[in-house]
Amino acid sequence: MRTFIIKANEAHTRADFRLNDLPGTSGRIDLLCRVLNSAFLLSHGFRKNVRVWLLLYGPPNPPKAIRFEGPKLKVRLNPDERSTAKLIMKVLKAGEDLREPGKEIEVYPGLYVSNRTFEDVIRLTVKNSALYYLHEDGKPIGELSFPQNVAFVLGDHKGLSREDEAFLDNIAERVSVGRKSYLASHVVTYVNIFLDSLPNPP
Ligand SMILES: C[S@@+](CC[C@H](N)C(=O)[O-])C[C@H]1O[C@@H](n2cnc3c(N)ncnc32)[C@H](O)[C@@H]1O
Repeated sequence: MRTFIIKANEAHTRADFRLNDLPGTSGRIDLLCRVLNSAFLLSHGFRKNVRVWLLLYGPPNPPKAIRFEGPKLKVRLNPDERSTAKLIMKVLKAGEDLREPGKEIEVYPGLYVSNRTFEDVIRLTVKNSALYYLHEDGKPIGELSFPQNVAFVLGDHKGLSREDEAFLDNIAERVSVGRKSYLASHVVTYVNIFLDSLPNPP
């Protein structure tokens, strides 16, 4: 199983944004849609062995955690950002009245919303996956060997905060796909294609 965890510092936690202006009104949910596209979509296909956690920390009710569980997912993800953003809107609406931190609602088969924090999700993930923090200065991805369950953490357009990085320091190995700073969605694409090329891909 491949897990991607992205912390979106400004992504709105209520469906109050405009689909016609995602970058300007949603706190960069457009970026999250592209990450989903890179994580799941193949040409005429869908990666069932992928899980994505979107951790939304923007206004007005952070945090909201949205989990896309590839093996169970029934909703169709299309390549365009607009339809994916519409789906995120529906999930946020379903989770609007959630109060309990540990409760997760299954909005559609394989698609969940909760008030879990970044730390909650990391703690949950390390129970059964090797954790990596995608970072420009990490160890080159080609020098690592990966087990069957892998999880990659990445930041949004602003990257992770110092506090988030300090939290990850002893539990996630830093991995780099190159020395330049790439778009989050491009990094996810690269990681997927790199893992596909391994003799025993996770
Ligand atoms: C657009 S970048 C963020 C750039 C931001 N200026 C920063 O300082 O982090 C989004 C995320 O992609 C990942 N990333 C970008 N370039 C990378 C690279 N060369 N290797 C591994 N991960 C990378 C990191 O997790 C980063 O937080």
